[in-house]
Amino acid sequence: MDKAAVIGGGSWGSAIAILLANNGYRVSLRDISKEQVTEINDKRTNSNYLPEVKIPEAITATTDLKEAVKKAKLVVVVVPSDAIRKVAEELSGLLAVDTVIISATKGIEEDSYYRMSEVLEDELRSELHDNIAVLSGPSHAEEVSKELPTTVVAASSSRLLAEQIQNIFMSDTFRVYTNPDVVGVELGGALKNIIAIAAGITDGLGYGDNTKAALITRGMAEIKRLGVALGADPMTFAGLSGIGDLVVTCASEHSRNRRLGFKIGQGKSLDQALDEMKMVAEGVRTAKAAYQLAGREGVEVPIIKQAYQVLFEDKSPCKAVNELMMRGKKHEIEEVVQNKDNW
Ligand SMILES: NC(=O)c1ccc[n+]([C@@H]2O[C@H](COP(=O)([O-])OP(=O)(O)OC[C@H]3O[C@@H](n4cnc5c(N)ncnc54)[C@H](O)[C@@H]3O)[C@@H](O)[C@H]2O)c1
Ligand SMILES: O=P(O)(O)OC[C@H](O)CO
Repeated sequence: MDKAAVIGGGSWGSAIAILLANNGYRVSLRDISKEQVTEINDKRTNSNYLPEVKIPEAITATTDLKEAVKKAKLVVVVVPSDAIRKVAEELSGLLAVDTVIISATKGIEEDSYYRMSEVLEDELRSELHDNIAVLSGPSHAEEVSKELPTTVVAASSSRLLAEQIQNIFMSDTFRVYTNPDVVGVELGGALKNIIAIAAGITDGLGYGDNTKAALITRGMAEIKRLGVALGADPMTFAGLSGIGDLVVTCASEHSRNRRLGFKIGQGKSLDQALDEMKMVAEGVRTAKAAYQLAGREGVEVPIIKQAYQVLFEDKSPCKAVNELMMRGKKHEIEEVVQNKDNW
């Protein structure tokens, strides 16, 4: 039985560990919380992050990173984005050269604006760089852990590596596609969290389904514009890690980003809303990075800008929506207009 290590034993880390255990791996699940590790090993539950789910016997939790990755063929990094650099730094000397390394974290690093796989590359020694890949897509842990049908994408510039990851994770309830566009897959997964916060805000304000459809559609236009400026293939955003993940995160009762936005729409401050969250809402950090990145690239991102101002500049959510509605008149899709003669 091959060994896999999962670094980060929160909701998504635990769900990934369950997927791997169900696919025949012996899994070492590493978390920094001693209480969580003890609960998983003694009670086979992770009540704060994945209640109602039984953790299989093939999973052993540990706080010891070295122990977790020892002899592991596969290491999945699934910690919050602000912890990934430290984890990668600690991992660098511990991994064998043929270890497959997967980032399942969704975010953009503050200040460097690195994608998560770029942070891994930056910290892991160079002979490991070709082994780094990304797993992303519409995949709420609560549903994956209950084996509800889910589809995701394995992204790597190496087709062989992407297909290896496809083989590792595929099951009759977890379908994995491959995609060579690592930039697009990672940016789709990170940027949709900002739009999901905005969708939560409009839900909190009591606005309706039309408003949400507008946010999803125009939010995707922004994700695509910024993504393409950063080197993504625009077609990727029509896929699972693009529109797929955007729709699920804006609509799902499970989404932490949407939930955080809802609290803000109901009048809470960002600090109050964050205090009430047990789990990470990556869209907060990503909103800052994406707003600054868009400024650097000269890309227009009106929804991301309003989300940033509501989160960090104390702007009222109602005023933000009003400013979006009252922007100058636009064509819907510039490329369509350009393709029409004499229009
Ligand atoms: N929850 C989901 O459904 C889901 C699905 C897809 C992707 N993601 C992404 O996965 C990432 C992790 O999210 P999550 O939902 O599991 O978060 P979470 O808030 O549920 O759990 C985070 C876990 O990471 C642990 N942790 C923090 N620093 C650590 C470190 N240095 N080493 C080991 N563990 C550490 C915490 O103790 C906690 O158990 C995020 O980027 C998120 O966007 C989440
Ligand atoms: O619960 P959220 O908002 O962090 O979203 C989780 C996943 O990214 C959904 O695919």
